[in-house]
Amino acid sequence: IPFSGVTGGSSGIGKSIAMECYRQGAFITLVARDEEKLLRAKKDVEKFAINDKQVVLCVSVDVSSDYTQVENVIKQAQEKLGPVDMLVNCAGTALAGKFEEMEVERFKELMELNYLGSVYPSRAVITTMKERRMGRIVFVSSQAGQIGLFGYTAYSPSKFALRGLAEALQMEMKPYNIYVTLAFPPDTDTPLLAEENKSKPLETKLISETSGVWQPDQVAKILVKDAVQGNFSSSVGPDGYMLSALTCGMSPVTSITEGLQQIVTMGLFRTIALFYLGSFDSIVRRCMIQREQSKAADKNE
Ligand SMILES: NC(=O)C1=CN([C@@H]2O[C@H](COP(=O)(O)OP(=O)(O)OC[C@H]3O[C@@H](n4cnc5c(N)ncnc54)[C@H](OP(=O)(O)O)[C@@H]3O)[C@@H](O)[C@H]2O)C=CC1
Ligand SMILES: CCCCCCCCCCCCCCCC(=O)[C@@H](N)CO
Repeated sequence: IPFSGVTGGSSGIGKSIAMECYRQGAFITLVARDEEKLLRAKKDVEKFAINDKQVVLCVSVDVSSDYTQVENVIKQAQEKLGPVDMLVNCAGTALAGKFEEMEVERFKELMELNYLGSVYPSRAVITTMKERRMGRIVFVSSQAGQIGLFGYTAYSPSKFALRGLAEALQMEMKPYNIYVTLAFPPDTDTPLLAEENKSKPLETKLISETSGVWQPDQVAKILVKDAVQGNFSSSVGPDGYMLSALTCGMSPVTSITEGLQQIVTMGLFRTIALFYLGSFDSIVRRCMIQREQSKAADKNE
């Protein structure tokens, strides 16, 4: 992949994706808001250069607020470095909390950043990709974009939305040799996860522990490999693999092997999933009982 644009490229998973692409010889444009963070990330990415022609360009823009602005900065970047071969939509954020405690504005904010913030950059590069009859578009969803989980009433829908977008866009783009990848990372050790953990309900923590915490460079390596190969779905770890096979629905299939694996494993994975669901329900029930007991104890004091 000669030229990659990575939104959210100044931190966490996006930064690791940029490093991985750079390590493979790509030119990079990092897109995010904070300019200082962008410059620091640029220096980190440049350490992975494999030849002296490679460059990292930084673009400061809010991907979710104004389409015209997003279109303009992408146009400028393409004038400098040529057409984008791969766009990775990784800018996003997460919030965990109980439905009734979540401020209503948050639902809109997450939808705007995680969903529209992926629509706008994609819309801005797609015409050129179609003309060139090549390209890759990556959407970074989440395992919480495959299952609705306690604490993620605002976050999960914004990640589920990416699935509808990715499936519809892939069907439109396939004849033009453009491949869409939808990635479903598990909890990943980034500044965002640290921030999120400060206010995460205990239930969400206990349920998420199922698939563990991964390092951003592990997630990035798998994601870039899947995107380069043109795989529709990209998952991490054994739980990620099971979830993706189980929730494949009518999503496009990339290889005969993948299709056969889905057919053969689906019944088994549904069986395993029912046990997981049972254990998640019991986590939720135990946490509720514990909360009520400590509330009652507080009253008695
Ligand atoms: N960490 C995790 O556990 C998981 C994360 N994900 C998803 O991966 C993606 C990246 O997460 P992670 O690396 O952890 O997050 P980080 O907070 O570490 O990085 C987020 C990046 O997005 C940028 N960004 C945020 N808002 C905007 C905006 N409005 N316009 C442009 N850029 C923006 C940030 O820069 P700046 O603030 O300067 O704009 C930063 O570069 C998110 O979509 C997240 O939902 C999915 C599964 C698990
Ligand atoms: C066969 C069935 C297998 C079932 C396995 C179930 C595993 C559930 C774990 C869900 C983890 C959710 C991580 C969300 C990460 C995220 O997006 C936020 N951390 C963002 O910051």
